[in-house]
Amino acid sequence: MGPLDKLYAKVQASRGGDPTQSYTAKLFERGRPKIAQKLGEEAVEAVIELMRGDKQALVGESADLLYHLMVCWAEAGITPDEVWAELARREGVSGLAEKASRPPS
Ligand SMILES: N=c1c2ncn([C@@H]3O[C@H](COP(=O)(O)OP(=O)(O)OP(=O)(O)O)[C@@H](O)[C@H]3O)c2ncn1[C@@H]1O[C@H](COP(=O)(O)O)[C@@H](O)[C@H]1O
Repeated sequence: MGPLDKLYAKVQASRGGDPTQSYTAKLFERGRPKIAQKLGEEAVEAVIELMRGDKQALVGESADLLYHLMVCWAEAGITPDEVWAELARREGVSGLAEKASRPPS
């Protein structure tokens, strides 16, 4: 299991928990508009750190962004495996395009 699969499993485990104890449970309780807002905010914060050139701050904002993306997937009923499958499909498609552009040997 990769780090994002692990984080997703923790997010799912916290869902429905006590909102006074768990930020994740609180986020789900506040609902889809709040989850969408947080994902957008974290993306913008990552963009700001990229433009500022602060690598360490970008690492932190990237972790926040990935966490909120896992919450977004859970809210939408998407599993990480569905996204990994889409990435693998694209890799296959671009691999085929690369082969097609090579001269015949
Ligand atoms: N990876 C994270 C994680 N990354 C960021 N955050 C929270 O995301 C929030 C982002 O900070 P902000 O200042 O933008 O948000 P805020 O002001 O607290 O919240 P709002 O008022 O904007 O809603 C902080 O409260 C962070 O604690 C996270 N909260 C939880 N996790 C993981 O989620 C799992 C479940 O944890 P619980 O949420 O404690 O159940 C655990 O594995 C945690 O490590």
